[in-house]
Amino acid sequence: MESFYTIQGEGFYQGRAAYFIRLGGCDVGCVWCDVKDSWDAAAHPSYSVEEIISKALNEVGGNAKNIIAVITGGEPLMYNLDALTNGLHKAGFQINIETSGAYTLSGNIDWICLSPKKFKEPLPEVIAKAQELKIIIYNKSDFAWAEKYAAQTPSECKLYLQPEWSKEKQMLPLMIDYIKQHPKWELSVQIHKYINVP
Ligand SMILES: C[S@@+](CC[C@H](N)C(=O)[O-])C[C@H]1O[C@@H](n2cnc3c(N)ncnc32)[C@H](O)[C@@H]1O
Ligand SMILES: Nc1nc2[nH]cc(C(=O)O)c2c(=O)[nH]1
Ligand code: SF4
Ligand SMILES: [Mg+2]
Repeated sequence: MESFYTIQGEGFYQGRAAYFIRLGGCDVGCVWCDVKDSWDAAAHPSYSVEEIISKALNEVGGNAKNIIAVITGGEPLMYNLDALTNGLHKAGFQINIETSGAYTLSGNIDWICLSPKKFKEPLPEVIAKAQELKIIIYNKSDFAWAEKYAAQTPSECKLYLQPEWSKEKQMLPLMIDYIKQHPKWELSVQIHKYINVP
């Protein structure tokens, strides 16, 4: 769908230089999704792996050292990621993925950020490999739902609660209280939306 060089706005790598590759297509159907125009893959042009990687290297200035490539979407695991991840590794990028976990894993990924959704629940194989769990808090019941997934992720998995953007003002005070009482969780806010970067 699109690719762009920016700052990772969320989670464990928040603040790090990151090249985002957003793959079109998603059938999970989150009512509050902030990239609904990604859902229809056919509405966007297609690019070869070679084109994506040469654009990436060009935009980061030719050297991928210390730059994370973030594969997102849409739901990126709807595709087989073998060729894309091989190419990005050859180019020198660390590869992170943002996923709902609803589809089977493919490719060689260094960091999996799992953001499970009620609308289409994640597969056990993705939960078992997650380095980061990022739960979107849209209403009060989402705290209990977050704990259900925290209990299934590996013990070293980083745990984040992130407010749904339109509910941020309302949910943040509850989230801060919750984290103070359950300090295994950390807060993630979408900083790119505050600093106006993509
Ligand atoms: C747009 S999704 C694409 C990747 C994948 N489909 C997923 O949901 O993880 C990227 C991240 O943005 C989060 N997100 C989407 N809409 C949001 C919103 N309105 N407020 C806060 N986070 C949101 C998702 O939960 C996910 O962690
Ligand atoms: N800056 C920035 N950080 C992000 N982290 C996850 C994003 C996503 O849409 O996957 C995202 C995004 O769209 N922009
Ligand atoms: S899974 Fe991700 S891309 Fe798909 S609708 Fe939900 S937030 Fe949007
Ligand atoms: Mg985003």
